[in-house]
Amino acid sequence: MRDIVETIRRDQMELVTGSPADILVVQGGPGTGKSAVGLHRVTWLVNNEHFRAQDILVIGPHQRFLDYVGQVLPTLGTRDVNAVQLDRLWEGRILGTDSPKARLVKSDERMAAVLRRRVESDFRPEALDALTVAPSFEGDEPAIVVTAGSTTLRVPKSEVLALLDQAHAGEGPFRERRDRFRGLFVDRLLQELADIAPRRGQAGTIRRDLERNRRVERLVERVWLSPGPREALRSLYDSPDLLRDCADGILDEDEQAALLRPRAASADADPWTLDDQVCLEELGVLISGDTPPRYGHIVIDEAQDLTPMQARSLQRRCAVGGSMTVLGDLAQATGAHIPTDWDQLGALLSDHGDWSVAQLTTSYRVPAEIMEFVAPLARAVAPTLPYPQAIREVGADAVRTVATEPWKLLDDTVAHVARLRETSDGSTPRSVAVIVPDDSDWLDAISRRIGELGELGDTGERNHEAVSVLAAAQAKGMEYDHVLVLEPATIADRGPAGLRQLYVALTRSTQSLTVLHTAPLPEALTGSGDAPSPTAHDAQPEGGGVGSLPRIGTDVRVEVVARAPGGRYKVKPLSPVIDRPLVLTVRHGSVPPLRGEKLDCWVFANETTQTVLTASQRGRSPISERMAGRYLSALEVLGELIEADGDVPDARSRLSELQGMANRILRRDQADWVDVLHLFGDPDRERLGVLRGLAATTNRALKEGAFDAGRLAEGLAASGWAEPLAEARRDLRERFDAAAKPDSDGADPTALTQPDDKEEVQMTTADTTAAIPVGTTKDGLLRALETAAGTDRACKKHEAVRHALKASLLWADLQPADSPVVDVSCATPHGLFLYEALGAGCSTYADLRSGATRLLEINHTLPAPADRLYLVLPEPPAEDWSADTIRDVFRVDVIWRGPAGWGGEKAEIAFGASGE
Ligand SMILES: Nc1ncnc2c1ncn2[C@@H]1O[C@H](COP(=O)(O)OP(=O)(O)OP(=O)(O)O)[C@@H](O)[C@H]1O
Repeated sequence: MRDIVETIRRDQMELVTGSPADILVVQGGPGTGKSAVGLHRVTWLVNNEHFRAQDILVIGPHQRFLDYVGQVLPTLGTRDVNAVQLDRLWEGRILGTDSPKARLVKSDERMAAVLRRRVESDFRPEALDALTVAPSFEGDEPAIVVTAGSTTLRVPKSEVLALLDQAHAGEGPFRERRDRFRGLFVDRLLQELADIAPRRGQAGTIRRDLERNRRVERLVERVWLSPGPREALRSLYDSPDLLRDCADGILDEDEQAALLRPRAASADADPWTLDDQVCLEELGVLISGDTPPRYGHIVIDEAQDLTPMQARSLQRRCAVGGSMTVLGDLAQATGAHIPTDWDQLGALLSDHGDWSVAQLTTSYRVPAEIMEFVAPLARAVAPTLPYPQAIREVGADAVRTVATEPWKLLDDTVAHVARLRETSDGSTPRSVAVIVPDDSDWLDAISRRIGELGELGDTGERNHEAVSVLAAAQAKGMEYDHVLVLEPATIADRGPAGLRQLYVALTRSTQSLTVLHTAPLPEALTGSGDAPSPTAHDAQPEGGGVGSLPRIGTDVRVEVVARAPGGRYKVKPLSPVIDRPLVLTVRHGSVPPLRGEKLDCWVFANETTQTVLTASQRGRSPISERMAGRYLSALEVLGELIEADGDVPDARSRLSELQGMANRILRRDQADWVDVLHLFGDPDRERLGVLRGLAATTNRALKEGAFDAGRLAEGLAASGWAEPLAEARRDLRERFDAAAKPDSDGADPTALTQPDDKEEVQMTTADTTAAIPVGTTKDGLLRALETAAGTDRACKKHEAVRHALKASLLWADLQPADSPVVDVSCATPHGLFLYEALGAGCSTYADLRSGATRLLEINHTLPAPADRLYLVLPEPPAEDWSADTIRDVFRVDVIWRGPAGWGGEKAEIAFGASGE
């Protein structure tokens, strides 16, 4: 962020220097200077001695934002201001995450009322009955009896009840009122004692004795329980009856069910979530009056994401007579509660006192060209908010949308990053950010590749220029010169706030925006169709085709009618008739269809207002036998974990595979995604998100040693996935059991039905002949591969490297083998390895890619797939990056023969080393 003192505009200046007396909400679109105003206001408040720096608290969304504050405030001359990330504001470790439904309930303002009732439920005057003694004479009352030394003191029950009521109705936290009751009761006992034994001892000593008297203690403990905040919340969550009592008339049954959670062995082991921590603070206030530190002025950035319970808690941190500057943009709200105005948060932050809203409407960050590109999306997410006017134009090149293929995404990203870094003039550093969908594997893969790009030094002097790779959820509040957004459709699909998350991601740059996508751009961005409701976006038919939505994967013959926005074509159905608007999406680089042309295509996606078709066959491959083994193993893992209490081999990789199955449907990026969708029973995207979340949470629990079979069983039942997973297993088994019958293709069914035995099958093949894969009935493919191998083997370099490889394997005490199709195969202690040699001059990326494809085909002809696949080159690859790409994309490793021996990452593993 730049210092804006010289260019600050009047509307901003008024906010910086506005009265620090109450709660000021600053609403403004992306880049309108809200954060800048907030930080300048801090400096102004300190310089004009309204507050000391240490009495000001700045709250931001994440650590990157705080780093930013840490840099900017000192440049404005202000130090010692407290700055904290919102979710670190509450004490206690965050050990779990809530389901969206539970989050919504826990963070709702109504939860405060439930918690209040929970605390008050520990006041139990009715327990007095069990502690009273019967009247000792006629006309007497039941009474509470306490013995003090040799004296028996009786206080009538009605009087004790009156004392209880008096203390309970008083002011103060729960425990303070409880202590007050104890004091009142002891006073009453002292009075009784004075009546019957007026000359007894010193009042002070007797009072202390009575306060500690066992009967007095027992009475207080029975009628006025006093658990701490954690126990109060645990008992609320794990007791349906108590929850019903406390939430009756406040939360409906579904909402109550969302809160239920069994307690762990100890309170420390309970999976406390962020929203639990907020509730615990609320309970602490109710029970003991523990209040967090207070500040004279609080600046809250990205305040639109505050939950109502968090807003209550922040109000608590504001000193009497204190004030707040609340910065936010309703259009960028991505929290559990999505506000449509500031009324609720304003009221909660000001404790129903004074608050006002001011607007900023000029975008200083985002160029006009980008604002124009994003405008349809802004209209879709916040139709009533004013859309900011950009202050600058930067030229037609500011926005690029680039369609690509899934397998090229990584390379294209790296190439675009290199291009964007090149735009630097060499003296001014340029910041570049790559924003990827949350929870995607791309974050690591891209960071690694970009890290290597820097290490290789291919941009010389400019290596210091920062390239950030971040998940969409991390993009809030950030600013970069150039931004590359990957797969906007996936970002938009991430839950009800997906479109807003995308809006945030697309508005981070000051210079240029590049959008790289393999799936069609979301219609809310291209402006086609009506503004969708965020939750209905890209709805899919449940149960495979209810209502009027055609089932994904259905064949349709269409006639092209006209071009549509976003590189699509309007088409009309010829057969079958589909009663909703149809658009055809055409992959980048393919021949555009002509008006009137008749095409065979299939249903790719159902968007809110239209159905998207494609003619590309990618995505429609049936699940291969090889993948079926992996899928089956993944489909079984949750059940096995429950049965074996977590002791399941390869559980974590199988859970990742399960997560990957859901991902491939959500991303529509793998050859068999449509078949996997059908295998799962055509769930909608939300249900897929639930499955993915369940697999991820279980994986995390195993990693952290916090696995709990009971909790998983409940989670699986609650997710509604138990039956669809069982059905998918049955379906897959039936398909491949049939395929495995001797006359089908001779495949070994054990590879499918007992995936864990795979290694055993291979390890018994350690003799020379058995290591050579036997033939299959895939004759056509086999013949083609044989011919290709024969041609390759005519090349001397090819043969030299192939024999060098075999020699090295023999030196490593292994037994290589070959066949007319397989260049080299070898049973190693780590499973069966397959090697494909490339010949002279075959070292470009294109050569590697076709070699890797061939190797996958060869692997496909084997009865059981190999454990590792290698391309073996006679020289290093022509491009430094290609070996990594081949590994990332095809899971094929590359090694090469150099003057000093074998090269390639961890080449020793290719010769049987463990790689440890
Ligand atoms: N008056 C101004 N003159 C020049 N630059 C300005 C002015 N006001 C703000 N800026 C710059 O505009 C950019 C965006 O400002 P800032 O990050 O405060 O916006 P924001 O409203 O918080 O955005 P977002 O909601 O997207 O997080 C920053 O680089 C800031 O320095």
